[in-house]
Amino acid sequence: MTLPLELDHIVVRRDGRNIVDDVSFVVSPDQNWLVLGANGSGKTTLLRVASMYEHPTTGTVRVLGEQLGRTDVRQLRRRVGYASAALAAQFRAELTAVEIVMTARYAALEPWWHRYDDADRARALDCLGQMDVERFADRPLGSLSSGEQQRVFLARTLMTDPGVILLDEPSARLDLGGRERLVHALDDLASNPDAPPFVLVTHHVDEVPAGVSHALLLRDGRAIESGPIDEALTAESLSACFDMPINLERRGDGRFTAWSSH
Ligand SMILES: Nc1ncnc2c1ncn2[C@@H]1O[C@H](COP(=O)(O)OP(=O)(O)OP(=O)(O)O)[C@@H](O)[C@H]1O
Repeated sequence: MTLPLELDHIVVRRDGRNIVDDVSFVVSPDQNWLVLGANGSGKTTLLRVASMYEHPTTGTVRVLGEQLGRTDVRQLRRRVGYASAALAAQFRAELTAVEIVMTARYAALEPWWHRYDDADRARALDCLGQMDVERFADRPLGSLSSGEQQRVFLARTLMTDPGVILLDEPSARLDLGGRERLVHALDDLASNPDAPPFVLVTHHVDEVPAGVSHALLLRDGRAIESGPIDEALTAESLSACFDMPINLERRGDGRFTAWSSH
């Protein structure tokens, strides 16, 4: 079985500090992961390593069975759906929504770097439709609201039928309705046996879709819990993660609520 993602003893050292400190996790095809942690705990860095935009100082990264350092990263990146604020910021505001989605085909930032055909455009329109933003297909990115832009970048992650989807705080700029639509879209992915697994980075447990099966909790770059979500995500582990007493409830619909009481 080819594993979508294998991170083995990953260390990322910057300015004399391990900002990711010996983290391992393996995503199987039938799993969807939550990566949770406070600001600065290393979530974005870990996802940048998984998406092959950053090399670890030590440790081994395998994506879709291929080992980073022994494969053509540009080819492999095309098979990974990745969305993050930093990636989104690299696109020109003049590009239209459909152009942005199409660039995923070559993991590119500019449509003129490659040739696209009618089938690419149709595929991109379909992806925009899945995120309910097909009507903005020909609008420049800069004319869309931040939430609309966010959905365009989520649509971009679907373009290549990726083997794994990596989402770094995908609901950061969405309003409540947008966030809930996103959660439902991720639940649809989670319940579709043909859909790729996803890794969702967030600091908010209330936006964790019910279909997420596993959780990795980070604190100061270290994994403090990792495994099936009902074992890894508890009031105790959350309290340790955020360094304050936190209550956690899992509702009947599978969604979580967390709060601290004084
Ligand atoms: N290039 C770098 N050089 C030095 N320190 C860095 C570098 N990149 C990140 N850091 C630091 O590493 C830590 C982890 O950063 P990272 O962005 O991975 O955290 P995060 O968990 O995603 O945070 P947030 O929830 O705030 O987005 C932070 O303290 C950050 O300041």
